[in-house]
Amino acid sequence: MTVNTQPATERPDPRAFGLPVVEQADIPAELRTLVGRVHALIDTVANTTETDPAVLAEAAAAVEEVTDRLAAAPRRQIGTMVRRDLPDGDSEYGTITNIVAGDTNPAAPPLSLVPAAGGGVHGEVTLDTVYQGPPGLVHGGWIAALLDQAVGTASSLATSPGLTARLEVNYRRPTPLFNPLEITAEVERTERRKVYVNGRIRVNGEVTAEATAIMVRVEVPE
Ligand SMILES: CCCCC/C=C\C/C=C/C/C=C\C/C=C\CCCC(=O)SCCNC(=O)CCNC(=O)[C@H](O)C(C)(C)COP(=O)(O)OP(=O)(O)OC[C@H]1O[C@@H](n2cnc3c(N)ncnc32)[C@H](O)[C@@H]1OP(=O)(O)O
Repeated sequence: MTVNTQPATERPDPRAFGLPVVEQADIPAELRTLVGRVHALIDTVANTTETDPAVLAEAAAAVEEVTDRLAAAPRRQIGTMVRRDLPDGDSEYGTITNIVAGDTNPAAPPLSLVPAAGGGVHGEVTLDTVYQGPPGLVHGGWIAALLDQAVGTASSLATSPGLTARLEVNYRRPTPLFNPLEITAEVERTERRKVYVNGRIRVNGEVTAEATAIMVRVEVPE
């Protein structure tokens, strides 16, 4: 069983790395709605069979206009972190534009990883064709990305944040689009700054991919 050995208050504060922190609760609901609509736009553009040049040119101009309007506000600092409360009373930090689970990234799937009752973390996500590799299947690189995020989060919550030093993925069965993917990960053991973590993706209870990883915990600057 994974025990949360380091309470959030003892984990490094990203501000110690010079990174700004945004409270998840302070992200405007309208920004969340915008993120969802832009994801739907990506999916729609990727799949449209529209060929009328006038319709396509008009759509491109409309997107450009909205982009310019939003670009009038300053961009977030690279490395901006979001702090979120977890259901067990703990809290965690993540990069706000994280490609796998970032709150404000329209390219990220709607993945939320939370502590699991028996230890480790779990989450569920259903992927659309934005993440397609082989026909109807999730791209293998994305499967690795989901597992990387899961082992990283499990390691961070059980110890403290780290970088992935090693990630080995076994692809057991094809992982389908448009099916709920159950993602779990838990720490196996720690050795100094190394954290050995296992993770897996299940579809209808069957493991489609599994990972073993070594996370190396980052050291807080003096
Ligand atoms: C920058 C972070 C800011 C933190 C802000 C604060 C809070 C933020 C919290 C948020 C994060 C929470 C959750 C994140 C969830 C998911 C994120 C996904 C994770 C990623 O997407 S991450 C990107 C890909 N990742 C990299 O970009 C790493 C590139 N790499 C390096 O940056 C270095 O390579 C590093 C740091 C790995 C080690 O470098 P180093 O100099 O710090 O440490 P050193 O070399 O001394 O190794 C110490 C011990 O690890 C062993 N070791 C090292 N490498 C190994 C390997 N490959 N295989 C087996 N063992 C290895 C040594 O053998 C020694 O072991 P021993 O103790 O036995 O001697």
